[in-house]
Amino acid sequence: MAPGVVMPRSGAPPNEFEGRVTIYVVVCGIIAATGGLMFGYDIGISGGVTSMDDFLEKFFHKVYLKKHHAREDNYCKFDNQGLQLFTSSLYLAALLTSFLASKTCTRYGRKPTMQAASVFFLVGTVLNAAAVNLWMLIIGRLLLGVGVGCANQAVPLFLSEIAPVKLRGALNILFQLMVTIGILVANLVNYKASTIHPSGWRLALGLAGVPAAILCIGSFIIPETPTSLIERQELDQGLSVLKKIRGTDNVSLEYKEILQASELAKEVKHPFKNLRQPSSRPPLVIAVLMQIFQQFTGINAIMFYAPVLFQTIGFKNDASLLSAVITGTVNVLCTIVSIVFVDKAGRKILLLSACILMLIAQTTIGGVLHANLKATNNLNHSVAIVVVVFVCVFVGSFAWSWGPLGWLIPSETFPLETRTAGFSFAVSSNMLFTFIIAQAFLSMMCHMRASIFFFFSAWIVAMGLFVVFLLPETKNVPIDEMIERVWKLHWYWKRNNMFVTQIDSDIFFMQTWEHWKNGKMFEIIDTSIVENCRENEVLRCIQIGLLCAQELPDNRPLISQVVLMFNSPSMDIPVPLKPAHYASMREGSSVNEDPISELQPR
Ligand SMILES: OC[C@H]1O[C@](O)(CO)[C@@H](O)[C@@H]1O
Repeated sequence: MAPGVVMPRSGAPPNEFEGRVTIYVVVCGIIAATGGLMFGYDIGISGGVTSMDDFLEKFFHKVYLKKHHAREDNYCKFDNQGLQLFTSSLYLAALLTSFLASKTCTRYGRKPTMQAASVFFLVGTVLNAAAVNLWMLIIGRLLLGVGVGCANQAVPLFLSEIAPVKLRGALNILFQLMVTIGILVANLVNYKASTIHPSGWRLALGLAGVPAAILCIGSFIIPETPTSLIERQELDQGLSVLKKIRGTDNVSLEYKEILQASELAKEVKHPFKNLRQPSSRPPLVIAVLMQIFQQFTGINAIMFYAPVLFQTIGFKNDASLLSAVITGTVNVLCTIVSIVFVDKAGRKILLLSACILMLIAQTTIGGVLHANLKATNNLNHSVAIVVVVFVCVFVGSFAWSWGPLGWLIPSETFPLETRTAGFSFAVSSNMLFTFIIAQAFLSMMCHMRASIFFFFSAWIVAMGLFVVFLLPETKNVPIDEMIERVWKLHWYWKRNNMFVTQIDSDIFFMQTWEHWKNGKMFEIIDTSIVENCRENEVLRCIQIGLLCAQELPDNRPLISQVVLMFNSPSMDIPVPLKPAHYASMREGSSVNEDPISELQPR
């Protein structure tokens, strides 16, 4: 192989898998994406409900009194930990559940995890709609959170795995599109429910059952993903689903690729432990950073509390909800923009353009509020309109970028062996930071006042730098070829031998073994291994292969031990060797010694 030329593992040229975009794959994608509808409905509904008088009077009497106390500071009207806990408890439960859901995704599949999501969600909804005290409300929210944790783990993975490579971005974004539709529907429901007294809030919370019911029924129609089937040894079924979703019988290359990925994944007994290996670091760091950044744009300060925020700046109850409906509509429309462009323009350009616009929007909102909104005076009408317009600019640019790509990028950048475990970190980080914002925003607004928007602006600058320097482009890269085609080539992430992984060493040693068996002299077969390392350790690994193959009389068991050694997930790769081994092996005097036992994991 020419130096530096790295072939995908299946040997297939990138992007050349057979198959078209079938109606079946699109329908399955839409059904699965209703998991996003549940999530979105929840995000949108809590803001509206927590600003409804009937609800506040029943459960948060103090806030109700404060809200109607004319002299109360505008920025602090809604600052109440209990009220914030109502919103945020869901995310706490989702955070913890996502780790569990990662295991059910691997062991039982993506589909049953989605089914579990819908059941938890339905039970939570019933408790919420029937709540007679705060505890019923909170427990209901926790169960909704369990549902969201399962759905947010399973759905994006499902979408990325069934998608044909050229449409992976678009199909994955269906999830976020459903999130935004859920938010919009919730805003509309809030708008109507706020006029129904005294139980409009029950209707608002109870309607969350609709998307859960759709997902529950729909999940019986969709198949399990081929990847998950193959990973769980249901090879025939995996192959037949693959043929069905690709609309062709000619899927052998893609099948082989998934099979290889799952063979390697099988070696990994502890995917969470494996995430600690250097080769998992880049997708993990990026997955977590994407979530922190997504939430510190300040999006949920607006999504959860839009009606509250608009009331803060002086809109009446109805007008506030109406403004939330406007921003919700912008959110949906701009997510569609993302679906259209993500696989053409690529991920980075969407993220960067959004950073620029969001920065302008946040600083303008902060400036306008700072100059015009005093503690007890509302904004005058035209200034309030300016704020709404910039909120729309902010929400729109978020919607074509950090919103959808926050899910897409982590779902496509991990290798199969750590995909569900790695993705669960993305989901849980998203939930954690959503929780933090939900819990802290109203208090932050009370203390920081308009400066809170400058706080978010500073984060947006950091995000822009992250995109420019650290985020690789993953457009049109097959999902199981990220290591070779993305990480190994990135100026920063390729450093420190991070990608001399067990995959490399497996291939390397297998090739070496084949050559040896066929009586050929050893030669360096994959020069990319040598090229991608900067430290001597990798060369030392290659030397082991050489020594074993050439100098030991009974080389087979030793080679298999070496392969084993490289497969061991508990060991960092490359494995540090003691120089004494070289000598003893070279002299051929220690064939019966077990060199592996002397090797210590780093
Ligand atoms: O559309 C906005 C919504 O999208 C998310 O970022 C999820 O991807 C939510 O946290 C936010 O409320």
